[in-house]
Formats: sequence, structure tokens, C-alpha cells
Amino acid sequence: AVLRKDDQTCRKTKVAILGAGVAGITAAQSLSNASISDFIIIERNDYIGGRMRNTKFGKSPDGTPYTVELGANWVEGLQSKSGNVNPIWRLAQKHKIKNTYSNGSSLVTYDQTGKYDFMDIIDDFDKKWETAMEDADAIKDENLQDTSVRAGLSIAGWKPKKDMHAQAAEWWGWDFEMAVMPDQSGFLYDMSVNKAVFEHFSEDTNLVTDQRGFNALIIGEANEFLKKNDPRLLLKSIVKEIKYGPSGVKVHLKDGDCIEAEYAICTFSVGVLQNDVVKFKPTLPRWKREAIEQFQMGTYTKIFMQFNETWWPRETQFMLYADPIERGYYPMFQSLSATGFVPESNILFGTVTGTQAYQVEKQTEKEVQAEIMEVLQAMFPKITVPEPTAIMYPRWSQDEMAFGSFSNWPPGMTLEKHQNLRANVDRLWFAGEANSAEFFGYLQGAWFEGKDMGDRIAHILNSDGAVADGEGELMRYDVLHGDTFKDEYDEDNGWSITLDD
Ligand SMILES: Cc1cc2nc3c(=O)[nH]c(=O)nc-3n(C[C@H](O)[C@H](O)[C@H](O)COP(=O)(O)OP(=O)(O)OC[C@H]3O[C@@H](n4cnc5c(N)ncnc54)[C@H](O)[C@@H]3O)c2cc1C
Repeated sequence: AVLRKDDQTCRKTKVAILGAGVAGITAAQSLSNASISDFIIIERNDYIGGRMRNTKFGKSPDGTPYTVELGANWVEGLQSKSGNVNPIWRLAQKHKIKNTYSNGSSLVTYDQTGKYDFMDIIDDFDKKWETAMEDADAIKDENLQDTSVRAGLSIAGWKPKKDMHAQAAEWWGWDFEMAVMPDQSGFLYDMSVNKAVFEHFSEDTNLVTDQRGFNALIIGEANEFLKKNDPRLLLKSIVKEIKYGPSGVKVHLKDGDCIEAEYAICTFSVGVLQNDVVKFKPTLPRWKREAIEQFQMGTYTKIFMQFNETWWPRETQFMLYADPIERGYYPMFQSLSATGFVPESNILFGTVTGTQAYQVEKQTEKEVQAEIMEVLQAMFPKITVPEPTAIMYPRWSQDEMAFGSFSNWPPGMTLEKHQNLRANVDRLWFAGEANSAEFFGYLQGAWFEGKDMGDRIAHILNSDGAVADGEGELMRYDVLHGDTFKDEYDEDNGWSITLDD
């Protein structure tokens, strides 16, 4: 390894883009569109796409493996009648990404006794959800105090209690989309991201089964401004330290190299920022760290299994299982063999989230397979369920590239505090899905934030010093106050002992 000296000569560039996921590539594209070609993209993986990540799995009839998506799999929200188009949907069409309408009504419910119809409970959840949505709107419109999704749903009349069918219905209605429980989700903003995705665009979600991989769309975009073996794209390069200040940013890599830039855009996930794997010099200011530490990463794990035959109901897209004891215990199985997906693939994939995802990450594939076999056998008591010929799943919460799957808005986080997640610190800027107040957790969130930060920096650079100091920079809040004033800590408010010195 090369010895690092502080006065070492670094490769110089105008903008260092940290990460080659959707946000990083979109930011670079914005710079490129604004005629700024002097940038360097630094990425730890050996591919473009970040959490748009796929792998080879199983065998097709001709012996070649299939491509399956470990990360993002759906285009969520396509386009509205009024003309709002999800940029990811636009790119999916432009790059001819193979996708199929994901039909949430193609759902069959099961419990430990086999097929068991609890659609009435799911309908009840959906009804209460509508009420909760109106309540969340009122919180925003009337500036009322926010709460958790758990409390919001309860007020709307949804109380699953210990009914395991209701718990499964709730998992399907909430956790399957958000990867965390309603208890951990902030009411106003988590309801509003659902509205943004499924109302601003459309309620459709399409599952991608393109054998080039879903990330073919972002690789396709990158190829429009990067040449083959472009020296501005550094793959397999791990950022270890980021030194920032009012006049520039110096990025140190694990292999000893360094890059000196006028500006940097860090697109690392909140999970990466929380896990202290990248050192910031100086330490990030308190207002920034508070926002980073409060936002949260969920974990969403898909478990792929291939069988010798499609022994399950081939045309059913979703199979929801209510475990009698544990909420979220192997609750969802999806058929890839259904028409329009990957017919004849004989691939079934399960999904677990939250604590169940952490559980499978700790276990071996063999242990997980044994547990799943028990569940599937309970769901299909009339047949002998065969063992899969292959099983595979990623371990997102441990993966140093992300430390989790996607972000979620926790209770108690305000819009101002979230803005602090977005705000630049001197010449160090931030982008990535979590920074989107409207679309956090989604590909379009990463796209919008990457584009916005790229555009802002391009504007500053292209104005040749003509912009006023601070112009184009992001709003931030050095101090955020609570909503109870000091003189309200009194007996009238039930506070009679003095805890101050
Ligand atoms: C399992 C799963 C399922 C999902 N499902 C969907 C879905 O169906 N639809 C949807 O819209 N969204 C989905 N998402 C979310 C979507 O994938 C993300 O919102 C989006 O890909 C994030 O893009 P990004 O550019 O913000 O971050 P990333 O893609 O994480 O990009 C950041 C990049 O930085 C790199 N990096 C990190 N640390 C370092 C370092 N120290 N040095 C150098 N490089 C580093 C990473 O390798 C990564 O490539 C899913 C995500 C997961 C994981």
C-alpha cells in the first residue's frame, strides 16, 4: 500500500461524486448537461447502480443462470393522468427495461392450516388506511402535532391486537412497502410518501425482470456521458476519509490515493453515514449528525429459491402467510413463474423485513431453508413440498455499501430536521434517496436529489464567482427547538418537581 502523507499530491477535479448509484450518476449527468465535464465518480463496487443490484441465480432450461434483483425491483408509481411522470418510469421505457404490472389483487392468503381466506381483514385495513390518510393530511394542513403510524392507524380504528391474521394484513399493508413497523414510522411523512408515490404518479407498480438487470437503465444513462473505460469513473475505490472546508474537499481512498475537489457530493446511504465507516474531518457539525442519527434504515430481504417445478399456484402473484406465533415470520412468497414475469423459471421468492430480516442474516442458508420448508408445508398441506435446488439471499444490514436497504422517516423527525440531512456543510454536499423529503426510500428519491444537487453545483460553477456567497446553497437549521416553552414546565402542566440545578 502507498503511504499516505498529508502533503501528498492528489488528483484534482472540480466535483468529486461519491457513489455511483442512481443519485451519483444523476448528479454527474446534471453536471455534464451543464457542460461541466471535470468530475470524478468514486465507487466501492465494481459496477454502476448501487442498490440497484442484481446477481445470477439458478439455472434456466438452457443451463444459463437467471438474473435476479437483490435490491430495487419495482418501478413504484408510473405516471398520472395529469402528466406527472416518475423519472424512473421514463428511464425504464427509454432503456426498454422489461417489466410487468404487479397486481396486488392477485393475492391468496394462508395460515398454519393451509389456505385461509382473511381478505375481509385486509379490506378492513385498507378502509382504516383511507381514514388515516385523511388524518395525516389534516396534521399537515392544520399544523397539528405529528405522531407514529401506529398511533395514527389506531385512531383511525385499526387495532390488530393479538389477531395474527390482522397482524399479517398489517404487514402486507405497511411493512412490505416500508420495511419497518408502523410503530417506528412517522405518521405525517410516511403517509405522505405513500401519497407522493402512488397518487402524484400512479397507483401502479411494475416488477422488473429484465435479464440485463434493472440497473441497465442507469448504466444506459451513464453511457451517454461516460466513455468506455472513462478515467472519471473510479470503480473498486473505497472512500475512507473526507476532509472538507469552505474552499474545497479532499477525499482519501482506502488504497492510499486521494482526490482534491472544489466541491464534493456524498451520496452514501444513511446507513453508511451512521456506521462511521467514513471519517469526516472536521467531525460533521452537530445539526448534521443529529439528522443523520435520527433518520433510519429499514431492512428488506428477498430470499430466492429455485425448484425443479412450479408446484405452487402458478398465476398467483402474492401469497401471504399469517404465522400463528410470530408477526412477519416468512409472511410473503412471490411467484416469478407467473405469466409475464419469468415463466418456467420455477423461482419463488420470499420477503422478510425488520427483525425477521436481521434474523435470517444471522442464520445460514440451510437453516433458513429448513424454516421456510416448514412454513410452505403448512401453507400447502395437501402436497409434499419439494426441497429447493438453490437458495440465496443478500445480507443488506451488514453490507458495508449500504448498511440496510432503504431509509424511512421515524416519528419525531420534522421537515426542518430532515432538511439538515440534505444541507451542505461548506463545500461538502449530500444527495441520495434519504434526502428526498417526498420520495425517500425510492429510486425516484435518489434521482431527484442527485439531479437537484448536480444542478445547484453546476449553477455555482458556471457563474464564475458571480453568485453571492451562499447562493444556491441549501437551507439549514443550526438549532431546532422543541414546542414546549421553558415556562410551561409548571404545575399546570403536571410538572411539579424541579430537575434543574
Ligand atoms: C432490497 C431493496 C429493495 C428495494 N426496492 C425498491 C423498489 O422496488 N423500488 C424503488 O423505487 N426503490 C427500491 N429500493 C430503494 C432503491 O434501491 C434506493 O432508493 C436507491 O437505489 C438509492 O440510490 P442512491 O444513489 O441514493 O444510493 P446507493 O444506490 O446506495 O448509492 C450510493 C453508492 O455509494 C457507494 N458507497 C458507499 N460507501 C462507499 C465508500 N465508502 N466508498 C465508495 N463508495 C461507497 C455504494 O456502493 C453505492 O453504490 C430498494 C432497495 C433495496 C436495498
